[in-house]
Amino acid sequence: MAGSKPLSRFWEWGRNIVCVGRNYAEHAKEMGSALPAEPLFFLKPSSAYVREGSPILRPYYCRNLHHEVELGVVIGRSARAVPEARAMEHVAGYALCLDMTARDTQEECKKKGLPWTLAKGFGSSCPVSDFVPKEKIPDPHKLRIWLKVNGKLRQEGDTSSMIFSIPYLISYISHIFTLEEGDLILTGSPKGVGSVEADDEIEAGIGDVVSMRFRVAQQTQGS
Ligand SMILES: O=C([O-])CC(=O)C(=O)O
Ligand SMILES: [Mg+2]
Repeated sequence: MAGSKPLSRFWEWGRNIVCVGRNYAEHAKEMGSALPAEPLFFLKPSSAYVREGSPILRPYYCRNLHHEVELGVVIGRSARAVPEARAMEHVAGYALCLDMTARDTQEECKKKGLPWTLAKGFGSSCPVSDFVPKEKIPDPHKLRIWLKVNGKLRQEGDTSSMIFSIPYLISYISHIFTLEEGDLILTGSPKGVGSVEADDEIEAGIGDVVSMRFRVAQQTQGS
């Protein structure tokens, strides 16, 4: 417990949001990216979380806001240099997440060799579902994650297609920095990413285990 907050409200803890990129071959392909030999990862600030009831804001500098539906892994116990075989002991549960991406900004960052923070780390770039305890998901590599925009299916992926498995990712990251209780790992997006506009409605879920719904709104400069 961080203070009086239960882990089931991990988004209130202010801990790390670690995102893995290019973890599904078909998404790497649609982005024109090579398959990674080692996990590619980046961070979002903990103030990027947004919960149902509040809108996803398209940043004022973005003309092409993309959805990426991803399985989130919630860390339940501090992990430092853990072997892959013991990595799942550090998982408390799961959540469905969106890695909202200012795709035009990301393209500019890629061209200039700059970090992706502006493209991936803006306020409301991490919509998150309710917490799903580990016991409810016997095998996290056998899940269908899906996303609809205005009722139309845009993304559907099976977590069995991840290039790097959840224990591999936890072990790999834990050798670089300590993963703490309340941290969240976004495990990468399957194919089908695409644009959303102000007033669009995004609905996404993990099979029929959990789902969530968000409206998109335009951020005005200065707000
Ligand atoms: O922006 C990207 O395509 C990288 C990424 O986050 C993902 O693959 O989920
Ligand atoms: Mg992503």
